[in-house]
Amino acid sequence: MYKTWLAGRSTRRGRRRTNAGNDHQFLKGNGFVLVSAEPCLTLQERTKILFSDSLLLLDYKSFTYSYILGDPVTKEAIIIDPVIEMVERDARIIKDLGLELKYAVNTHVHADHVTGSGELKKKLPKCESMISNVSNAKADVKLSDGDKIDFGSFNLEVRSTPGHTNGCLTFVWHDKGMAFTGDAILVRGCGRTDFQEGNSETLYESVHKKIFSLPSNFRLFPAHDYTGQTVTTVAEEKTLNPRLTKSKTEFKNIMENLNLPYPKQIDKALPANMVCGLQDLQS
Ligand SMILES: N[C@@H](CCC(=O)N[C@@H](CSS)C(=O)NCC(=O)O)C(=O)O
Repeated sequence: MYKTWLAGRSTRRGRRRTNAGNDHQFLKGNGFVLVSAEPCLTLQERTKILFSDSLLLLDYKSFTYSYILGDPVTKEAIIIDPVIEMVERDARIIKDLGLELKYAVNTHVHADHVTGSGELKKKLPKCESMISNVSNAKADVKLSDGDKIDFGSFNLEVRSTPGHTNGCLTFVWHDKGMAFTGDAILVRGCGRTDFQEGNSETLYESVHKKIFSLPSNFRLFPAHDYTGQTVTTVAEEKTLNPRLTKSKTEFKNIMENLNLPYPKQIDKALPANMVCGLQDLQS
C-alpha cells in the first residue's frame, strides 16, 4: 500500500490543487499512483508499483492516462497510449526503471492529443508502434481482434471495441485481472460518438459484449478521466454507469445529447495520429 500526495495545497475535502492547476482527488493504495505526484515517488516505490501491476502516468493537458506494463524478470515493457508532450518523462521513467520498451501501443486514433509513439521510437529504437488494422493508420504492427501482445512472460489479449472510433481496441491482461479500455468505457462514462466513425449503437454492443463479459472483479483502466478518477471494475460499471446501464435506445439518446465541444487539438491530432506520430521518421 502506498500513499500518494499530489504536489500542492490541500483542501478540506481530501483534494489537492496540483502545481499544474488541476484539481485531482488524491489517491491511496492498490499499487496505482498518479505520476502527477512524480516528485513524491522514489525510484524504488515506482519499481514496486510497476512490477506489482502497472504504472499509471497522467498527461495534464488532455487528461490522458498512459500505462507502463513490464516483466520484472526480462524487463521487457510496453506503454499504452503515450502522449507526445510527455515522451521525455516517459522515456526517463523507462530508462530509470531499467526497462526495455518493446511496444508503444495505441488504443485508437486519438482526437484530443498527438500520440507519443513516434517520438518514443526515436528515443528508444527497439520500440515498435502498434494500432488497430481497422484504423487504417500507419504503424509498425497492425492489431486485430484476438491478437496477443507479448512482453516478457506476459501477454495482453486484443479485443476490438468499436463505437468511439472503428479501430478502438481494449487490451485484456488476464493474468492480472485488468483491462485497458481506451475510450470505449470511462469511469462512469464512455467515449463520445459524435465524430470520426462514432456510432453509439456499435459502442453499446462493444461494451456489453466485449467488456461487460469479463469477470466482474476485473479492473478497468480508461484512457481519460476529467474528474480525478483512475480505475473502476466491470461490476461497478455494470451497475453504476449512468449511460451504459440504460437500454440501447436510451443510450443512443443520451449520446446524441452530450453537446460536448470538439477537442481543442483535434485538427493537429487526427492527421498526426493517422501515422502514429511517425511523420518525422519517414524516409
Ligand atoms: N475537452 C477535451 C476533450 C474532451 C472529450 O471530448 N473527450 C472525449 C475523449 S478524447 S476524443 C470523450 O469521449 N469524452 C466523453 C465525455 O463524456 O466526456 C479537449 O479539448 O481535449
